[in-house]
Amino acid sequence: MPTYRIAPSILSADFARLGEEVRNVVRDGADMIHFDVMDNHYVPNLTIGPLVCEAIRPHVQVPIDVHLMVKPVDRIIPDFAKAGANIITFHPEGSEHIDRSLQLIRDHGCKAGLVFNPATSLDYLDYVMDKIDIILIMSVNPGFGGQSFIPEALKKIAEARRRIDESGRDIMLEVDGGIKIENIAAAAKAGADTFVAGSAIFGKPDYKAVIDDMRAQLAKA
Ligand SMILES: O=C(CO)[C@@H](O)[C@H](O)COP(=O)(O)O
Ligand SMILES: [Fe+2]
Repeated sequence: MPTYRIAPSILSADFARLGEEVRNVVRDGADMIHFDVMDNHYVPNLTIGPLVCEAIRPHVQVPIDVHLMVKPVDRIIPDFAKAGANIITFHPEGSEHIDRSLQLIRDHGCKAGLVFNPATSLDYLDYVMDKIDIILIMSVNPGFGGQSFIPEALKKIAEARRRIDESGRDIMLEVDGGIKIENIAAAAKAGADTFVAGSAIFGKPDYKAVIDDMRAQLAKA
C-alpha cells in the first residue's frame, strides 16, 4: 500500500479557535495541515496570509502545506517560507515565470509544486518535472470550500500518476476539492496519495471518526 496522507484544509475550521482546531485535527490523525491562501484577484475570495501561518506553526509538528491561489506568486513565497511553511504550491496561471517560482520556493527550503485547475493542462509539467516535489490536482474550481467533486479529475490524477512514474522521481500527488469518505478510494485508485479534505472533516464534530473512516477506505482501495 502506498503511503497515504490526509491533509485537512483549515478553510473550514473555526478561525476564532484556529490554534485549538489545528492541534485537535493533528491529534485526531491529520498528516499535514492544508493552508488555502486566496487573494480576491486570482480567485474571488480572500483568506489568510503568512501572519496566520506563523501563528499556527508552534501548534503543530506536521508539515504545513500552503496552497497559493494568488497572482502574482513570487512576492509572497519568501514570507510563507519564513512563516514556517514546508510545502508551497501555486497555480501556473499565477506566475509569469514558472521555473523561477519553483526554484524560489526550493531556494527558501520548501518543497515546491504546481496546482492544476479542472481546465488547466498538465503540459505545464513538461519542462519542470525535475523541479517539482508535489503535483496538486484540483477536483473543484478554486476559491471556496464545500464544493462538489468534479469526477473528470480522476482521469487527470491518472495522467499525473503516469507522468510521475515515467519521471522515476518521488513526487507527491495530491487531490483537493470535494474529497469525502465516499470518494477518497476512487481518488486513491486513480493514483493520488495525498488527500485534502476541508468540509468533510471540519464540518463534523468528530474529526477522528472521519479521518479513521477515510483511512479505512484507503486501506481497501
Ligand atoms: O483549495 C481549495 C478550494 O479552493 C480547497 O483546499 C478547499 O478548501 C477544500 O475544501 P473541501 O472541498 O474539502 O470542503
Ligand atoms: Fe486547497
